[in-house]
Amino acid sequence: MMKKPDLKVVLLGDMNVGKTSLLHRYMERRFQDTVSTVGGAFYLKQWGPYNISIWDTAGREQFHGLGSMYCRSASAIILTYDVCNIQSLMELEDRFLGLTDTASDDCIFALVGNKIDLTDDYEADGESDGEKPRRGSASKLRKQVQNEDAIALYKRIMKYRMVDETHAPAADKMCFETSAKTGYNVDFLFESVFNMVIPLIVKKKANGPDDTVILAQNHHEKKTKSGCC
Ligand SMILES: Nc1nc2c(ncn2[C@@H]2O[C@H](COP(=O)(O)OP(=O)(O)OP(=O)(O)O)[C@@H](O)[C@H]2O)c(=O)[nH]1
Ligand SMILES: [Mg+2]
Repeated sequence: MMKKPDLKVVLLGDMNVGKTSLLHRYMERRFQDTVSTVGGAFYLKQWGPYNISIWDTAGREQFHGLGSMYCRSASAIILTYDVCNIQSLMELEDRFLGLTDTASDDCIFALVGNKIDLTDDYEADGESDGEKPRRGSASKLRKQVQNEDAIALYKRIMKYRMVDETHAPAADKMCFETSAKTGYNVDFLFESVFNMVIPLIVKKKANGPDDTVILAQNHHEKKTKSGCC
């Protein structure tokens, strides 16, 4: 028996950036070979009393038309790029952002730079678990996208969505760097997103009464003021 999901989270981004790998890592706790996604697929995640559906979409151009359908009434969209591929960040703005028009008005956005394990940056951060980093490792790639690039894009996304920046979560909190391969920051990413969207469901579920409470509070405040002056 499948319960109706309370909210939807959607992963978007170019092919090969690691959307499927991130979702596997989070849900199945491992990194395994993937095949390029056809269409889309979803997982259900129980988070406290809530059911969250997490949608994995295909980055390949031929499936592009499906994107806005997957985003319909989404509560959160995880825009994923590859830190070693600047083009994959540019594609988010050029090709994927427009697909999010169908998302919920209060949709939360996260920007995720995946494959951080491939870069020198990762070694420098001492993520090798006490092991000595291999010095001058030839296998390491140059990091093409810096966190500041992602933060700048995040701010442009908020403009595009016409969200007042003072009401949106801070840009640096919404830009993540991950490795689906090692698991670095993967739980943190999904859990941060879930924790941010839960208040939105709570608000939605209590829609009518919520307004009443706000009115009552305002009223109370006024009363108190007039009482003491
Ligand atoms: N080194 C490294 N490789 C990764 C990482 N994440 C994914 N990969 C590899 O990158 C390739 C693409 O990963 P996928 O998860 O299939 O990418 P995708 O975004 O789902 O691609 P589409 O389904 O075509 O849109 C695979 O060979 C993965 O093994 C990572 O964090 N580090
Ligand atoms: Mg995939």
